Amino acid sequence: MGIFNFSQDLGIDLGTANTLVFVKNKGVILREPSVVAKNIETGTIEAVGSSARNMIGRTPGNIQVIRPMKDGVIADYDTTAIMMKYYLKRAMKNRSFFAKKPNVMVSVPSGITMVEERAVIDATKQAGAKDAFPIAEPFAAAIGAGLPVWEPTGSMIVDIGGGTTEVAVISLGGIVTSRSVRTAGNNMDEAITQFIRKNYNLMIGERSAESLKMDIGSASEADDDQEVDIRGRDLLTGLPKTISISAKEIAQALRETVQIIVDAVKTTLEKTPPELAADIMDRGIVLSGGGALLKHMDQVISDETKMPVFIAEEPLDSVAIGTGKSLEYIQHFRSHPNVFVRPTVD
Ligand SMILES: Nc1ncnc2c1ncn2[C@@H]1O[C@H](COP(=O)(O)OP(=O)(O)OP(=O)(O)O)[C@@H](O)[C@H]1O
Repeated sequence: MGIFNFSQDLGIDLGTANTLVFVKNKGVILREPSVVAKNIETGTIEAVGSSARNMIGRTPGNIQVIRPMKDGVIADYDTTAIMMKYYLKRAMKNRSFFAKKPNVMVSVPSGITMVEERAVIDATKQAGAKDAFPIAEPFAAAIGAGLPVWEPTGSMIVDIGGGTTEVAVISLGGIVTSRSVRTAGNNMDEAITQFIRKNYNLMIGERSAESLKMDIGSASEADDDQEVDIRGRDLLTGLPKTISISAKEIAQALRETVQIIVDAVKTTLEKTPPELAADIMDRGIVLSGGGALLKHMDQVISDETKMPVFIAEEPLDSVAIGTGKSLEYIQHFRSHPNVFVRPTVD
């Protein structure tokens, strides 16, 4: 390959909560929230990524903070393209003047429609890619988690992100059976917000709900009863107020969302051919995505399925690492588009 042919291909995990970029031979070089702040009067972009995220709930009337991805798919096409362009530019800032435009492997939920998939491909090209290759998120997560996806053995991955939970059984380079539910981390935050509003008449912000989940949240109620203070607006007086809330209450608030995720795992197992189910029994179920970090999530899934459950080494990076590693197989993806079987979507 001569210098004029040089191109540095990229892998992107375009997530509801976070966008990650993997550069070939370098690894994950960018991790930013999928958030853009826009001035609605002038139309200018005020901030992208973590600086935009810090503005959530704190903006004056002329600034709008946008999450352009919802439930794993593009909700606001133009803003997604702007955000991707900004990240691609940052990822490629040191590349050679002669470098060609990169090919980009970009993750999409397995339950995506053709129209939604087309939007991701177009937005990736608009952001500066030569060509864009969609890869099913659970497939990328499994590769990123180091599962033997190309072997004749069953591997089960459960990727719990911000907008979607993807469950898939993979063997011989293909998804054998899968389920994609639009219930994940964001729903947990909403459940916490609603629980506190209903029981304490207190309105808390989106980021406070997420912090509560990360700090004391648990998938199981049988836990030590830690308490923390939380600030919000009293719905009766309209004034700021601080209350104390226990880990047990947060676990109660999360119960229903956790159950939907567990049920998605169980339904997928029920549809798994016996040989592959036996492989999964031997090797265990692997969890990835930020939701895998919810306390006791692994234990609850293990108790309910009677299977061993492990958390991927870098759960938040698994999909991005997988998109990056799969750049090696770009020819395979090109010539075997059927490597992804479209699953049932809820
Ligand atoms: N320690 C933690 N405990 C519980 N949840 C966590 C933790 N860390 C991160 N999360 C949650 O993980 C989610 C983000 O995960 P991730 O970055 O894998 O999602 P995504 O890829 O952006 O979303 P999707 O795959 O749905 O498009 C957020 O809801 C976040 O609150």
